[in-house]
Amino acid sequence: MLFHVKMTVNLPLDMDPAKAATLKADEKELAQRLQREGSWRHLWRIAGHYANYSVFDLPSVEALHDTLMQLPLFPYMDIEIDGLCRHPSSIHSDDR
Ligand SMILES: O=C(O)C[C@H]1C=CC(=O)O1
Repeated sequence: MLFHVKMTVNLPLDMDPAKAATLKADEKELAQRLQREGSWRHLWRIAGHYANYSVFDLPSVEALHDTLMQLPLFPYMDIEIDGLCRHPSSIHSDDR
C-alpha cells in the first residue's frame, strides 16, 4: 500500500542544541535505512519549510503507524496522511 505523508517538524525553540542534533542524526540514519530497504520510497523537502512530503510503501495502515512512531522526531511532528490508489488515467504500469 502506498501512503502520501506530510511531516512538519516543530522542535521547541528552547530545546538543547545537542539534543536537537542527536535527534536529527538519529532520524537521518533511520530514514536512510528505510529508504535503502524500500519502505520509504520518496523523501522531498517542502521548499521554505521544516517539513517534507514522503511516500511510504507498507503492507498496512498499522505498519505505517508503527514506522512513523519509531521516528526519533515523531514527538515533534505534525503528520498528515493520505492513502494512494491507482488513478484510472495513469499510464504507468506499476506504482513507481
Ligand atoms: O527533515 C525532515 O523533514 C524530518 C525528518 C524526515 C527525514 C529526516 O531525516 O528528518
